[in-house]
Amino acid sequence: MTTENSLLTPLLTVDGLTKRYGDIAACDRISFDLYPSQVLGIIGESGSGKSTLLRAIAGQIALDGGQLSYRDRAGQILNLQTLPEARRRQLMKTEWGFVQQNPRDGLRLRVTAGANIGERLLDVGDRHYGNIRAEALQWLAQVEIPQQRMDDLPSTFSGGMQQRLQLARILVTRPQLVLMDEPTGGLDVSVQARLLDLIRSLVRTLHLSVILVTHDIGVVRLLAQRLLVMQNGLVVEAGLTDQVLDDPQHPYTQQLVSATLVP
Ligand SMILES: Nc1ncnc2c1ncn2[C@@H]1O[C@H](COP(=O)(O)OP(=O)(O)OP(=O)(O)O)[C@@H](O)[C@H]1O
Repeated sequence: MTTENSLLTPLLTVDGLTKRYGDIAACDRISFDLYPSQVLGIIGESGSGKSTLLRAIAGQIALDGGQLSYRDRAGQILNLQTLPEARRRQLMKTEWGFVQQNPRDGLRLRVTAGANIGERLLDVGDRHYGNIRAEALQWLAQVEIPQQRMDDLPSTFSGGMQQRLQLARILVTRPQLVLMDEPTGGLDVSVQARLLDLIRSLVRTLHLSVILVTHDIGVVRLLAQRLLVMQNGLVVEAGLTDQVLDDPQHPYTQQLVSATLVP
C-alpha cells in the first residue's frame, strides 16, 4: 500500500458499536472512521457514554453489537473482535496507547521514571541497555521533565509531571493510535494549559491519530479536527470541530456550547 493510499484508508473503523448495561445503552450504534494523523474529539456530559466507547475500542469491555476494524502498521486490516487476545495485548503495547485521566493508572509507580519509559521499548524488542537509557532520557526532555529526575520514582512527581511521564511512556514506541480519556482532567488550569500545548505539539510532530474524550469544549477546540457529540449513548451531532461548535445544530450541542460561553 502506498503512503498516499494509506492516508485515504481509515486507521480505525467503528461500525454500530453498542454496549448495554441492563436497560441502559451506554453506547448505542456508534459509527465513525478515524483517519491517519486525525484527532477526533468526543464530547458529552457525564454519563453520555464517552468512557465506555473508549474502553470498548481498547478491548477492555466486550461489545453487545457492532464491528471494530484496525489497519496495523503492516497495512493489514484486523477485525478487533476476532483478534486473538495475545495479539490485541501486543497491539496495546506497541501500536496503541491509552492515556488515562489519572496518570497513576497508566504508570508503574514502583519503578523509576526512566524504567517506565524503557519498559515499553523492551516490549517492542529493544534489548540494548545503552539505547534504552538514551531514548528514555531524550523522551524525558521531550515531555519537559528535567533529565536528572530519570532515576526518581513517579510518586515523587507532581500531577502534571506524572501526566507528561505517562505520555512519554506511551509515545516512546511511536504508536499509530492514541486513546485519551480526559488527559487534562484533575489538573490546575495553568498546568492544563501547558499540558495541552505539549500534547498539541506532540500530536503534530508525531502525526498521531487520536481519539480524545473530554467534557471540555476548550480542549477539543484546541486539539481536535473532528468532533462527535454524545448524549445518552447516542451520537447526536458529528462534523468538523469548528463547524459543530460555531454552528451547532442539535439542541443538546447548542446547550453545551452556550453553557461554556463567557457572559
Ligand atoms: N460498569 C458499569 N456498570 C453499569 N453501568 C455502567 C458501567 N459503566 C458505565 N455505566 C453506565 O453507562 C453510562 C455511560 O457511562 P460512561 O462512564 O461511559 O459515561 P461518560 O460520558 O464517560 O461519563 P463521565 O464523563 O462521568 O466519565 C452511564 O449511564 C453509566 O452509569
